[in-house]
Amino acid sequence: MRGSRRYKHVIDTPDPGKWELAGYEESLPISEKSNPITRELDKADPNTLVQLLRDCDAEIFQEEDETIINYQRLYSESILKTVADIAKKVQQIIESPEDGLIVLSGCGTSGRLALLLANSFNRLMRGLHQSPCYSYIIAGGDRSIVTAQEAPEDNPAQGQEELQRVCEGKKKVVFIGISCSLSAPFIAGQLDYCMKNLDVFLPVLVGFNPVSMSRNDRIEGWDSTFRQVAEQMQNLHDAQRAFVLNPAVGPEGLCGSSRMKGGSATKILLETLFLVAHKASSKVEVTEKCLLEILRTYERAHKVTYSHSKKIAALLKQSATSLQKKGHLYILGWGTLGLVGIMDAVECVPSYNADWRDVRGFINGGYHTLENQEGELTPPGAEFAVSHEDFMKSILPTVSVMDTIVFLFTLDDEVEEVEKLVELVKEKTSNIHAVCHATAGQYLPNSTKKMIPSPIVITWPILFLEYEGAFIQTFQRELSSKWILDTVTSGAHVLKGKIYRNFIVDFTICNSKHFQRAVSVLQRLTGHPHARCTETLLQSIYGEQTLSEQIRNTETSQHIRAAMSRDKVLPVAIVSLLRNCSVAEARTRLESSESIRAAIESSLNVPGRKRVAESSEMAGRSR
Ligand SMILES: O=P(O)(O)OC[C@@]1(O)O[C@H](CO)[C@@H](O)[C@@H]1O
Repeated sequence: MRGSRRYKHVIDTPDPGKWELAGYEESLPISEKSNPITRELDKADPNTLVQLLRDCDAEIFQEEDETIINYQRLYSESILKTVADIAKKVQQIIESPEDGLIVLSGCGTSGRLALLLANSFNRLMRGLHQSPCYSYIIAGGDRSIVTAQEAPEDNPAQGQEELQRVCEGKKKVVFIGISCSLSAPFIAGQLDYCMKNLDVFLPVLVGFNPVSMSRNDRIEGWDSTFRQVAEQMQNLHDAQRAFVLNPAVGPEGLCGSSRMKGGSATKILLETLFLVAHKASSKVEVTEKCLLEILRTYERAHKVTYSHSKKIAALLKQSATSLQKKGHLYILGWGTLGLVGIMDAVECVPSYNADWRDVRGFINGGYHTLENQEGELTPPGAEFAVSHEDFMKSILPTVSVMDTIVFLFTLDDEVEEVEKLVELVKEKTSNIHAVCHATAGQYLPNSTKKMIPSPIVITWPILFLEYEGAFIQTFQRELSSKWILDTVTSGAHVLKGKIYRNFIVDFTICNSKHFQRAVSVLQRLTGHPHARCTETLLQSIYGEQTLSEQIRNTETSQHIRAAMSRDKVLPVAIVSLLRNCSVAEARTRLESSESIRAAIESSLNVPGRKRVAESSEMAGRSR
């Protein structure tokens, strides 16, 4: 199917991007390319920021263009067919759940989405008096749901152990390994295990790069690369012994930040797949039309969400002001929207090297509402306190005029509860915002309107659908909230000066993907070759200008451990390379600069500096 012939778009998708042309940042996978749409993101005001990120999100729905590189997209015939084929396998498990299981697994946001989706579809099954048969795995275990734990992503053996534990005693398992960037060793290990046990497992790889662009570097302590595993999977695809589901959705608005479009596309694809599998089990034939109908509702959600762009921009601006003044952004969510808030908050830590206290999410009912396998997490620590009660006990007394609070709920939730909390928070700060989802005919009570000056009220049309279909409304609201929060937290960090053009220039180097990305950003911003960039990155990590042989010969995992105990590793390396100065001098310059972006900008403008390095097309070529 070529959508443009048979499919009419709900939203305006941008013209096919320059990133699709042969040769554009050739050596980089789509998920790591810099998106031409957001090239000047760092100079944008809040309204423009929202528009640019909106356009990037719209690329999820863009169709395959035969005139340029033939990437398969969400609406491509091959993708729709793969979704339908996998749905049939899922259907078999749903119909005889006794010995079967559907396992979703991922790292970071992908793992949190695995939890969200597994819970949604178990709920759907319980409502039909069927035995729930979905389970999730998140790298690092349940503590990774509410805190950033990026290191376990590098461990394929741990992935396999977890998979064996979850699937013990099961005779048929559909395993869905999510790695948006087709890179996580944790997932590679699990897929490899499945392929060695095909009598029990049907492995599915979900991500948003072509297999030929999946990660191909050595995995420490293991004998295959991610690409070798992905290629093996692809070889089994035609015989339906394994599946690779990997439409291109375009580069992220912020380079490499796969929590954004990657996460949203994961949600869209897998919810569609499971919904049709459940429909099929109630004897509704899975047709292309039925898949398209569901996908179209997500496209509509994009349009509806971004029709509130002005108010989203106001929330973004307020959040940025809070973060700039060393205040906080607190997101108080109800039901699954609480998890969406936590998901967004937690990712600020590795993505922008934020302090874990800067942006935090809270959910009514805490772990009970999260429905995670391990329940209340122990030992309890401030980072693991996620309920509204926790917020009232430990955060509310410290809330000040510097902080911004966002309430995230639907009009089906207990609005009086929301009002009670708003009342308490109002005594501390007037920076109160709300994202509220309503169904046509429902209105925000006047009492709430009086308390929250400019709420984002998103009204969704009534959907007259059968039981499974009714879940679509919840899925739309979750995605819509995710889009808003992704835009707000990303935009706020742009305004905080953590981004240069569309490169995040201060992220935590906490796993091998981040280490490689740091080297790649250095190459792209400074134009220096791979070896020199790696050397400077190591100088910055160890704080030494002269690197010992021992350091040079150490495994990357050791460098990552060292990097995690140092601040501003990447910015120091960037400034050092741009100014050709020592890492110590670069650090001093950064410390006296108003923001990281400002320090980079002034280093680029040093008289006599060649500007050739700034061409993004040079990216990664010098390896
Ligand atoms: O393996 P994936 O799905 O590509 O991403 C894994 C990850 O490292 O990247 C994301 C952010 O870029 C995080 O949410 C997550 O921890």
